[in-house]
Amino acid sequence: MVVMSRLLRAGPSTSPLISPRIACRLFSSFTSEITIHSPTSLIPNSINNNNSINSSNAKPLILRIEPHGRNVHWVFLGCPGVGKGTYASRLSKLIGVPHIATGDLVREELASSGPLSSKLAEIVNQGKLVSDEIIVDLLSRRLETGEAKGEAGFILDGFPRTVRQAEILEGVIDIDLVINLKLREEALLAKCLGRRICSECGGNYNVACIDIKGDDGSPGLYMAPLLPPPGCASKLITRSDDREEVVKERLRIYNEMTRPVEEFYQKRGKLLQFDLPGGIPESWPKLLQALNLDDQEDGQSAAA
Ligand SMILES: Nc1ncnc2c1ncn2[C@@H]1O[C@H](COP(=O)(O)OP(=O)(O)O)[C@@H](O)[C@H]1O
Repeated sequence: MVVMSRLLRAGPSTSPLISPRIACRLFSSFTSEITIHSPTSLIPNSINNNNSINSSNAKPLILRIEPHGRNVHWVFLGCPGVGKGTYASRLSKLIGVPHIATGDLVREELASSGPLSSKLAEIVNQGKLVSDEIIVDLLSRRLETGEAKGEAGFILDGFPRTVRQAEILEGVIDIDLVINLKLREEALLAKCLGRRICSECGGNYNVACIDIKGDDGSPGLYMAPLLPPPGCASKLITRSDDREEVVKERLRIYNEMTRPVEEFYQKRGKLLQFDLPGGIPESWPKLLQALNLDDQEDGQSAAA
């Protein structure tokens, strides 16, 4: 999918970035076995007046997921620290489609000490966004590698993050559903600062205990820490961009650059608004319910 970067260079955003004909030709091998749903067939009953779906009052989505999740082209949106990686990764295992996180692609590139490495380190450690060109190139290469391995479908996490990225994506593939995870602002900073990663297995944990008391009719919020198993406990590291001033800048940039992406998908009737009611044990079953999915192992794994 050298395609995306080639198309990205093709012209300013005032002209169509990608002609449907080119997109169709260039993506033909990638999409040949994929059933693409129109958004209306996917979400027939639950779109509200704002053209988005609210998980609290939505009827379950009618999803027609085919074997191995072939037709799934989903996107996770949400502020830093909200849990996009956690829920995208769980859904990807459940449905059997790859979870592709552009933040992970950036971190892999950083660790590779390739030509982009020092430039990326500077951007990421200031909490800024990498350019659309670089991120589209990283994503294109990841999709190409997956395609060569026979992957079909995906759950994207962290892309698109600008309207331009959304336009590029929309021009080449029909996204079925965009899940916008939402959490109270007070919890986001604490969740980022509490995040820990096992340097050996890559497992994600969180040592923060969020306990916001409800007042004046607003509900409280409790999120238990997600502690590592004993084998990982001595190998935990913190992401270099999970420092307070950097997290605040990431939140500011999310509001400025990525909030408009929510509107972009809302206008197209693809946005599922999902308010996280608490930690994984409370939120995972509710998310599955909103997506009309079933997790047979849910009872044992909700806290994992
Ligand atoms: N789609 C994107 N566009 C631009 N920069 C990105 C994108 N995805 C990831 N990045 C870069 O990688 C960093 C880490 O991304 P991610 O792990 O998704 O963080 P977050 O916890 O802020 O959601 C971002 O702060 C940004 O610098």
